[in-house]
Parts: sequence; C-alpha cells; structure tokens
Amino acid sequence: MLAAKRFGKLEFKVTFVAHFTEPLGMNATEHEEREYLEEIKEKLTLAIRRVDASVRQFSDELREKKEYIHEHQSGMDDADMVAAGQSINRMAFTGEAAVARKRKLLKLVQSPYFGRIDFVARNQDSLPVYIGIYSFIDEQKRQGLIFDWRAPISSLFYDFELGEASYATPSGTVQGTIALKRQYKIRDGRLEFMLDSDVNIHDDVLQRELAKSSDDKMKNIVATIQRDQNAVIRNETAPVMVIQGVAGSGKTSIALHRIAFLLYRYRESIRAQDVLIISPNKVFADYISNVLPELGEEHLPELGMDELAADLLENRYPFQTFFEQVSALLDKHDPAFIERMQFKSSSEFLSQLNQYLLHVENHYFAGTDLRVGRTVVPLPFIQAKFKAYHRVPLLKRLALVAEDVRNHVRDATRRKLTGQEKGAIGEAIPRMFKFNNVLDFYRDFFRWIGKPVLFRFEHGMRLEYADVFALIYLRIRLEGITAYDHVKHLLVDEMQDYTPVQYAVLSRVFSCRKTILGDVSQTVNPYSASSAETIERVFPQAEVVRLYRSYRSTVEITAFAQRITPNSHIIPLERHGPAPVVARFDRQEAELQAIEGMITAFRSSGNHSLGIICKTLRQAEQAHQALQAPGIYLLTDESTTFKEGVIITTAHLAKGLEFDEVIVPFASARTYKTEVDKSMLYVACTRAMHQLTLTYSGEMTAFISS
Ligand SMILES: Nc1ncnc2c1ncn2[C@@H]1O[C@H](COP(=O)(O)OP(=O)(O)OP(=O)(O)O)[C@@H](O)[C@H]1O
Repeated sequence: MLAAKRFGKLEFKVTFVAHFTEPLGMNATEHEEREYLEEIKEKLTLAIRRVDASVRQFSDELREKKEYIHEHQSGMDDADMVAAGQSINRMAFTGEAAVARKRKLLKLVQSPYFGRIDFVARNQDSLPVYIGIYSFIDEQKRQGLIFDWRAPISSLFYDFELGEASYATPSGTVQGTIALKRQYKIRDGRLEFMLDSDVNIHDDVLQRELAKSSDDKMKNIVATIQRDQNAVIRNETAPVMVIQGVAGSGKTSIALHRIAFLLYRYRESIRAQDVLIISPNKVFADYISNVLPELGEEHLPELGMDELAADLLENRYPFQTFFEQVSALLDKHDPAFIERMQFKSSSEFLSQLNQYLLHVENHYFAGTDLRVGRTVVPLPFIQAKFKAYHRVPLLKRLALVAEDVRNHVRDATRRKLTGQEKGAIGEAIPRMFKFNNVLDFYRDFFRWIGKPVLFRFEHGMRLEYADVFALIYLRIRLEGITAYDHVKHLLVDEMQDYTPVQYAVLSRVFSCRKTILGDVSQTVNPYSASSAETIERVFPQAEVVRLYRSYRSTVEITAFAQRITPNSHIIPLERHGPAPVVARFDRQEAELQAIEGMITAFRSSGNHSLGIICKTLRQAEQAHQALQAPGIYLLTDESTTFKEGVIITTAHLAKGLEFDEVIVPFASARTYKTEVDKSMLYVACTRAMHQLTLTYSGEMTAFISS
C-alpha cells in the first residue's frame, strides 16, 4: 500500500509484479521448499501416530483403573477411594491434553506454516524460522520446527522486512539481520503459492485473503497481521488499551488475537476462563466464537451489557434493554426522551453523581444525640465515626457505626448491653441517614441538581436504560459490590455505545487490564455515544491506538459509505469491486420482488453470505415475511446463533458482522431521516465486503443523495 501511494497505481503494479509477487517458478528454491514441506508433514504424521498411541494407552489404563476400582470397591477405605479418584482425574486430564494436541497436529498437517524468516543473530548462524499457527518441536533433536506466531521470534515476521531487525524476549532484546522473508499459502497440505517479499509484508497475500468470500464465522488473520495491528496485539504494558478504528479496520480481530497472545505470553497466570468479553449481543458472540479455538485456545466467556446490569442489580429492578432503547428512538422522535438520554450519557452526569455523593456524605448523616438508657451518645461522636469509615461505602458504614456506638455505651456503663438496647441502636443509626434505599437516593439526586423531570420512573414501571448504570454506580458507591475479581482481562467491544457512567461502573467492577474497542461513527445511538477521548477521561491510564486502514470493503463500498458519514482519515485497502447500486422502485412490492431476484442471483454467485439489513426490526420482519424461503433467516434481538446464507436483520444487530453482499432495503427519505437513522445506514453499508445494493421506493434518503 505504501508503494501504491507513493508511485501511483500503474507504476506500483508493474514493480510489484516484477519483483515481489511473482510466484517463484518450479526452480531450485521451490523444489527445496516442497521437499521441506513433505518432510515436515511426515514428521507431523508421525507425531499424530504417537499421540494416537498415547491416547489409546490412556483410555486403556483409564478403563482398567475404573474396572479395578469397581471390582475392589468393597475393600477400599475412604483414603483409597480419594487416591483412586485423583489418579483417574489426572489420567483423564493428561488424556484430554493429548486429544487437544492431536487436534492441533491435525490442523498443522493441513497448513503447517505461513511464513519463514532467516534470521542471523549477532555472532550466530542463520536460522530459518518457520512460523505457523501452533508450534511444533522435533522432540528427538530438541529443535523448533515450527514456531507459534505468538513466540517472541515470530514478531520479526510482522515487524520487519529484510535487513536489520530485533525482537524482544523476556530476557532482553535480540539484534540481528533478516536475510530472507518468505510467505506461503498451504492448504490441505498442498503448497498453493509462495513468495519472497522484500519491501512490504503481506500486501499481495493480504489482497488474496480479503478478496475471498466470507466464511460463516470470523476467521483468524495470523498470516497477514499488519505491523500496526501487531503492535496492539503484542502490547504487554497498557493497563487499558483503547482501540478506536474505522469500520473494518480489524478491531475485533485484533482484540481476539491480542487475547490469544496474552494467553500464550502469560500462560502460567491467565487462562481462557479468566477473560471476559462484554459483547453487544449473542449473535455477535457466536460469530466471533471460532477465532480463539482456531488459535488453539479455549472458548472465551462472554456476557452482554444487559446481563451484567441485571446481575449487578441482583435482578431487583426490571429495565428496558439497550436494544429496546434504540428501537424506541427509531420508532419516534421524542425530544424529552432524547434529553434524558443525552444528559445521562455525558461526562457531566458522572461528575454530578460524584458531587452528589460528596454532598450525601457531608450532609445526609444527621440526627440528634442518641440516648441509650441513661447514657447519651453525642451526635459529634457518631458523626466522627461515620466520617472515619470514609473508605467504606456509605450505607455499609451504618452497621459499623452502630457497633462503635454499642461499644461506646458498653464502656460508659461498664456492663453488657441488653438485646433490646443493641436492637435500638441498630435501628437508630440507619434512621439518621436520609435514605436507606439506592433508588431513593437516585430520585433525590435529580431533585438536588434541580432537574427532577430527567428521571421518569414510577412504581411498577421498568427503568429506562439510561438510568440503569447510573443506579448501579450509586449502588456500588453506597452499598459496595462484589467485584468480578476472577476476571483477569476484560474485552469491551462496541465501546462507542457505552457511556461514561457505564465505564465508571466497569472500572470499579473489573479491576483487571482491559482492551476496549470501537468506532464512534458506528454508534447505534448518537445521543449516547462515547468517543475514545471520553473513555480516556474515565481511564486516564489508557493507551489509545487509532486505526485508519480499512480491510473489509472494496474501495467503492468504502467511498459510498463516506457519503453518509465522512472521515477524511480512512484509508481503504486498494481492492476493487462493483460500484454500489441504488435502485428505485415505484412501489414497495416491486422493491421486494427485485430483492427476491437478487437473492436468486446471490445463490448462484459463489458468494457465501448475504445480509439484508433494515433499519428497524419491524421492517426486517416485514421483509422476512415477504421474502420467506428456505435458507433465509431472520435475526432478532432474541437470536443466539449466526447463520450462514441469507440473513435479514437490523443494522443494530448486524453491528460487528460482515457479509459478502449487503442489500439495504427501504432506503427512502421516509425511513432514513434523523441522526439515529443515519448511523444505522452507515453501519448497514459498512457490513458489505464485496457488493452493496440499496433499494427504495418513493424518495431516496438524503444521506446518500450527494
Ligand atoms: N491483517 C488482516 N489480514 C486479513 N484480514 C484482515 C486483517 N485485518 C482485518 N481483516 C479483515 O477485515 C475484516 C474486518 O475486521 P473486523 O471485523 O475485525 O473489523 P472491525 O474494525 O471490528 O469492524 P467493524 O467495527 O466495522 O465491525 C474481517 O474480515 C477481517 O478478517
């Protein structure tokens, strides 16, 4: 790409083809490489046989052990039984590890490596380093045959071209020279192509990868990780990493590869179960669920923001979901609703909540001297105790203060307190606090800021989504909360859709390192969107990375999406395809009929996925009704799995997904007219990889007319 920009397309192409991408003929080098591949495959096959033998042995031993226990059960005491159980568990565990190893070896036989660098470290011999998705060691010679892409030395492949290079290891930096850099595409055990690169890593291989039609789920990108992406993946220092990247810049891919890297790098202290992904919805979670297992790691636990909220509120308050909030916005323009939401999405709101808590601390614990029998506990004593517990959440302090008061009375009277006296103190102290219920404080907050209308809630009603995390925040500050301490890395996708208060909650609930990613242009609710800067304010220690290269869509599609939401920084990867089509119809029936025709054409096109992306769920349902046929699926907020084929859904639910082809129906001025509509249209169009069609009847939306 750099070359393309510098020299112009034609010159670049000629140079590129002549020197860098031409597949090597069946020359000596290729011959050698093919032989080496066969050698490696043979070794892998042998290793598989060995694993097979040991798996068989484990299962035989396991069966024998179980039979033995079964037969001798009556003569075994408890200690024998525990020991036998432990040994069975150990065997099962080793057996499982062998099965996992076999799975990896089987994958390696299909595609053992994708890269090679010959690295000459200072004062040492040249070392060919073959890089693959997993490592493979010649156990007899104790020699690494294939290096895991996450190994320290493999970073050379992503970070350097020919010439001087270095890589960091836990014991220091290794300097040297890269004498050769080669890429391979090996599929089903066959070398499809190989090429030496000496200027820009991956461009040609990357182009080939991106031009392919989509897989059903997100795939790994280990063979073509770009340098700026690699820096994010291998960053070990950032306590909070914020990735702000344009649509299709690989944010989600990078974040998942980053987790795989961290699991490898810190394998002694962090396992897949210790990571948590906050995902926008279940379909997205399913869509990305392949990547970690493909990289040889286990599936990552995942939780939706709404689920987290319900958990943190202990299911005490029913609330509107985020999806419902956005649907309400799309359904009708309600300025009061928008005002409430906008206010609660501001950093100002968070700081006012904090100021209010200070006010509560200073003014809401009041009362009079407390009389217990003949002893008077002076109010200043009680208040001083209350203040002394400044590290304890406000409502939690009351029990501690009551205990101090009891001790005070006991010391003054030099006798034990009666149960009645203890109870009276236990009741009197909480009464000195203005409220005892978080919801009462929350309501009071709006009175305190002089804007009671900004809280709409009555008994029996569901909380508005905009209030949910504010209430959780107050609850944390007032009552404390059991943090998710077991989580050692938190991944938050679609960061633009969460507000400063949500981040304040996340920062208190998850004290671990975090990777937070998103794109402010892709918000589904512009009234509550957060930019990287806003998030930085909540996490001042965050490292922010910005990614402008877009990999998903053709230049034509990216240019089209720019008409909706311009971003002068975006750099589309030079990949071309048909220009997006905007088709007008007289009536909606004709529009739907035409879409039916497009579906038929798609089925014979060789493409794998087609997304028909509507603005609202109602429209999606309507389209589904009209287009119903086998292999056409409707995705709703209730769906849990990603389906291959033709999917009809909404822009909100399609976020994070991608399709070979996208059709945006009903792209009329009537459907897409507000700011929220515009965000939806942008998200919908940026889901397309190769082909984009918009259809409408009536007047075309103004967002694409320019
Ligand atoms: N280095 C790369 N090599 C090959 N493919 C890549 C690379 N980086 C990104 N891609 C591809 O680009 C597409 C977009 O990636 P991804 O979904 O991770 O981007 P994103 O920034 O999260 O997108 P969005 O925010 O629009 O949902 C995917 O098909 C991904 O495989």
